[in-house]
Amino acid sequence: MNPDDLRVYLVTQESLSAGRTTPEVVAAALDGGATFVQLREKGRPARERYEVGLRVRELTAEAGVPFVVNDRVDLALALDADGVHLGDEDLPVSVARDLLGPEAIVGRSASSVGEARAAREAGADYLGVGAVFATGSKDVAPEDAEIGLERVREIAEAVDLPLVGIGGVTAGNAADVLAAGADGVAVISAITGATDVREATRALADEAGGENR
Ligand SMILES: Cc1ncc(COP(=O)(O)OP(=O)(O)O)c(N)n1
Ligand SMILES: Cc1ncsc1CCOP(=O)(O)O
Ligand SMILES: [Mg+2]
Repeated sequence: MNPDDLRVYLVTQESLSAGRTTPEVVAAALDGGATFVQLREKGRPARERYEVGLRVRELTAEAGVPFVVNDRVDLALALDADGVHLGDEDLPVSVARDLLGPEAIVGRSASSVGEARAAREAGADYLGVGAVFATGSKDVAPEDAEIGLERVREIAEAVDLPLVGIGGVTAGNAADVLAAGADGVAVISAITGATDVREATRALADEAGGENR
């Protein structure tokens, strides 16, 4: 995959979108320069994720932006998504790869060098590293909470895979995440909860613009 695609990575969550629908948020974020979209929608029934995902698939295809589904390989297949993002509680990377094929994008969460190395060996295409900073958007296990920029740097130096930093990322700290070696920033609330989604995405894109790398 092209690491530049990871620069401004939107993770959707309608319950954190200030009354807007996920397709509304995705459309505005793409307009503001989002370069990658993950359908997360934790807690919603599969049927709802599928219905929302159909529209997100259309929007991302029109924009030429990669689209992956969180957790669920079946939904990724049903939506003709570009891939899937997997964590400790999800299917193993190797199984997802077998099901989705060699061209699919398979992302894997990692919060340590050991996890990152294992993900690479299993065939992951990129890493979601975090939670870098404190986040209110996910209950994170204590060992995965606020891992900090130094851990991002260690992982970036140790493992030859593209990576995004996730967890508490805002326009105010995105440049620091890139300076630590990340290829991009993955964001829920700084985009979904913003008053102006397009402007918030644009601000993140400005900060993640590459001049720090
Ligand atoms: C880009 C990215 N990185 C990490 C995660 C977290 O995945 P996971 O650990 O499986 O937790 P859930 O998001 O499923 O609650 C992610 N979704 N995206
Ligand atoms: C899904 C996920 N994985 C690690 S932190 C996190 C939540 C990120 O949300 P926010 O950008 O609002 O902190
Ligand atoms: Mg998961």
